[in-house]
Amino acid sequence: ACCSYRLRNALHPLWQSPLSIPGGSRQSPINIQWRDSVYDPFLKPLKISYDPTTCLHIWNNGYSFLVEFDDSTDRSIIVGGPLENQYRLKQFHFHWGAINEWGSEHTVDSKFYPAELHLVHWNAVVYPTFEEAVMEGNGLAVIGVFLKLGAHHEGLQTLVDALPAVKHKDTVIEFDVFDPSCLIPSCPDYWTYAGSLTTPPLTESVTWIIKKKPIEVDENQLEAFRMLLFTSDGEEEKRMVDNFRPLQPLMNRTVRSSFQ
Ligand SMILES: COc1ccc(N2C[C@H](O)c3cc(S(N)(=O)=O)sc3S2(=O)=O)cc1
Ligand SMILES: [Zn+2]
Repeated sequence: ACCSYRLRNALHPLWQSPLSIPGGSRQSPINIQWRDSVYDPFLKPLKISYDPTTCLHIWNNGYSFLVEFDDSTDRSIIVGGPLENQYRLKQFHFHWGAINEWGSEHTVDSKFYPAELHLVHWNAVVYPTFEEAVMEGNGLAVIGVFLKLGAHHEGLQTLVDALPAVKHKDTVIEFDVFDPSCLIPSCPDYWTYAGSLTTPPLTESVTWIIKKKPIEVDENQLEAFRMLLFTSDGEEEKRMVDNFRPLQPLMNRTVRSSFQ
């Protein structure tokens, strides 16, 4: 199984990453086998407090669209859960498919969701800069939220309405008030495991916190993601779809759950 992962990584069109990260033992994403996850009664509830005015802009970085935040202070942070320190919100972005059958990076019992939200935070208590935190085992904490096809999502719509302005790679639009907690399910249940970035540099610095409950979005909202482009203005258009990394081997890891 391991070598097929390596082959898949090497062949996957989007992530022209090295065959595998030398010594990579905690790569992401993974399949979360619900029955193999271990309930940990010592896991605390995750506390999320975001200041909507720390929102800065939306930009298309050629992999996804990112909503970036002012992370020069502790105004937007998460604490608790599996984390030993508080972590500062830096950005959030999504991964999605060309069709609704796939698109998420993590899977649950081998089931794909049509999209997955990642809220990226870094450990500013221990590390002076984000760039340093990215290189350390406890440097980042990413909250993963699955998106499933269903009802219209009011909070997401303000984001969707801005996407045409960042259709091309390296375009940016000011986006000055947004509270991303509206995109996080109120159900407190989550899985957590030690993993990595799912895009280059693929560093093994992420404590993953994957929410058990998905949020619902409608077809038009998913289609709006698929109207974005990987390509810059003037280049031959390539639709931004299937921007997810292949599943990685679990190796010697346990996924813990905050719920029984
Ligand atoms: C070394 O310099 C840098 C290192 C990393 C990054 N990032 C951009 C990445 O695309 C990326 C992908 C993440 S995911 N899909 O949640 O695993 S999180 C993340 S990032 O914001 O850390 C920027 C500069
Ligand atoms: Zn991501």
